[in-house]
Amino acid sequence: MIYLDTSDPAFFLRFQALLTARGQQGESVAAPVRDIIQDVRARGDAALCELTERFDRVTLTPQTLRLTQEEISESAAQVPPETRAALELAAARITAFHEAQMPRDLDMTDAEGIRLGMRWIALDSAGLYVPGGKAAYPSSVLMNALPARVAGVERLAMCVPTPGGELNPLVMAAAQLCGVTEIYRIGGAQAVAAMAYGTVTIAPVDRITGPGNAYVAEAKKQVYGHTGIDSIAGPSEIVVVADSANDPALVALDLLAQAEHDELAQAVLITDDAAFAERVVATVEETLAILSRREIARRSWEDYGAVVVVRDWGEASEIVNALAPEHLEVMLDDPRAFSAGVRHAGAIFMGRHCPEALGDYVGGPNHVLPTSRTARFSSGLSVFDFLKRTTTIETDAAGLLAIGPAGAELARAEGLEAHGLSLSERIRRLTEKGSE
Ligand SMILES: NC(=O)c1ccc[n+]([C@@H]2O[C@H](COP(=O)([O-])OP(=O)(O)OC[C@H]3O[C@@H](n4cnc5c(N)ncnc54)[C@H](O)[C@@H]3O)[C@@H](O)[C@H]2O)c1
Ligand SMILES: N[C@H](CO)Cc1c[nH]c[nH+]1
Ligand SMILES: [Zn+2]
Repeated sequence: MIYLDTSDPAFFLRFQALLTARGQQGESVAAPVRDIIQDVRARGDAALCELTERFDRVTLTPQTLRLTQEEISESAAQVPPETRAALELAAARITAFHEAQMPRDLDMTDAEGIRLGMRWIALDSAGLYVPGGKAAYPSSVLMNALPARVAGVERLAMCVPTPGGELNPLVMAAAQLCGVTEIYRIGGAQAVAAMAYGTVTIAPVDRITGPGNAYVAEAKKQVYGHTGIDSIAGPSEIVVVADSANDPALVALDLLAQAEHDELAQAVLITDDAAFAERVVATVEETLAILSRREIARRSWEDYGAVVVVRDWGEASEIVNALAPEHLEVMLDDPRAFSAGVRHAGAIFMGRHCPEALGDYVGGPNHVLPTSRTARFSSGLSVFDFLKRTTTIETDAAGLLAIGPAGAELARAEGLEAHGLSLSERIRRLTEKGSE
C-alpha cells in the first residue's frame, strides 16, 4: 500500500508512479495473449481444448466445448429459491434501467426539404464473456445478456471458464433467465479469440462484451478491429472519497470488496484527515485476516492499494480525474456537489449508504465498467454496445439543386473530379430540364 500526502513535495512524482503501476499489467501479458490468439486462429477447436486443459484443468473434446441444454437445466435446478428470487430482482432492475436507455431514431426534414435520419440497429450477434477463474460471476451474466436482449440482438453466445470442470448453478440459472442457450465452457484469451475468429464449433460474433482478468482484457484489445468490443473491463478498481464522519470499518470493507476480486485489483482511499486514514488502514489490515479471499485481497492491497491525504476536496476531485477509476464512492455530506467536478469515472456511488457492492448486483446500472484509466474515453456497458447507427439522406430534385452546388465546389477543391461530376452532371440535367 502506498501512502501519499498532497503536501509532500515529492507527491507529484510518487503519484505518477501510482498511476503507471497498473499500466504495466497489460504489457506483461501482451506476448502470451498474442500466442494464444495465434494458436486458436491456427488450430481452432484443438487449441481451445488444449488451452482449457492447461489453464482450467478440464479435459474437453470439440463435441463437449458447448454445454448441452440438459447440463444447463440440471445445474440451474440446484439454485435455492431465495437465491433465485434475488437473481430475479436483480434482473428486473437491470432490465428496467437498460430499457430506459433505449435511444429513439432520428427523422427530420430540414429547411431545404431534405429528409435526414438516423436508425439504431441491433447487432446480429454478440459474444458475452462471463468471468469464472477465481470466482463465479452470475451477476455478470445478467449485466451482459440483459442489455443485449433489450437492444434486440438475435444471437447471444456466452463463454465462461469452468475451473476443474465445475459448472456454477447460479451462472446457469442466470443464463436461463436471460434466454442464453449457446454456452461454451472456455475462458481467458482463448475464449475471446474463439468468439472473434471462430472455430469449427464456435461461429464468430460481431462484438465481444464483458469483464475479465488481465488476459481477457488484453485479448479483447488485441482482437479489436477484427471484432467489436465494449471496453477494457479488466481487474476491478475503486476510489473511495471519504471524510472523517464515516465509520472506518465500512470504508475498509468497501476498499476490500474490490481488492478481493483479483491480485491486480486496486483500492484507493482519498480523505482530508490523516488520523482517519490511519484508522481505515488499521481496519483494512484487521479485516483482511478474516476474509476467505484474504490472499488475493492482501496482494491487491499491498501491491496496488493507496491512501491519499488531501488538503481540500478540490485536490481530491483532481486526483479522481487523474485516476479515472472504474468505481468512485463519494462518502461526503454533499456527494452531488463533489461529483459535479468528476469528469472521469466509470460509475459513481453517492452518499454514505451507497456501497459499490449495491451496483455490482441490484442497483440497475451496469457493473461492466472501464478500468486502467480508460474511463477517460470509454463508458460502462449499456444498450449502446449492442446497437449501431445507420444514417439516411433522402432528397428530391429541389433539395439537390439547393445544396448540390456547394458539394460540387468542395469536390473540385479536393481535386476529386468524379465526385464533382456526380453532383454537377445531375444539377446540369435538372437545370436544363427546368429551363425547357
Ligand atoms: N471491470 C469490470 O467491469 C469487471 C467486472 C467483473 C469482474 N471483473 C474482473 O474480472 C476478473 C475475473 O478474473 P478471474 O481470473 O476470476 O476470471 P476470468 O474468467 O477473467 O479469467 C480466467 C481465465 O484466465 C486465463 N488465465 C489465467 N491464468 C493464465 C495464465 N497464466 N496464462 C494465460 N491465461 C491465463 C484462463 O484461461 C482462465 O480461464 C477480475 O480481475 C475482476 O476484477 C471486472
Ligand atoms: N465489482 C465488479 C466490477 O468491477 C463486478 C462484480 C460482480 N460481482 C461482484 N462484483
Ligand atoms: Zn465487485
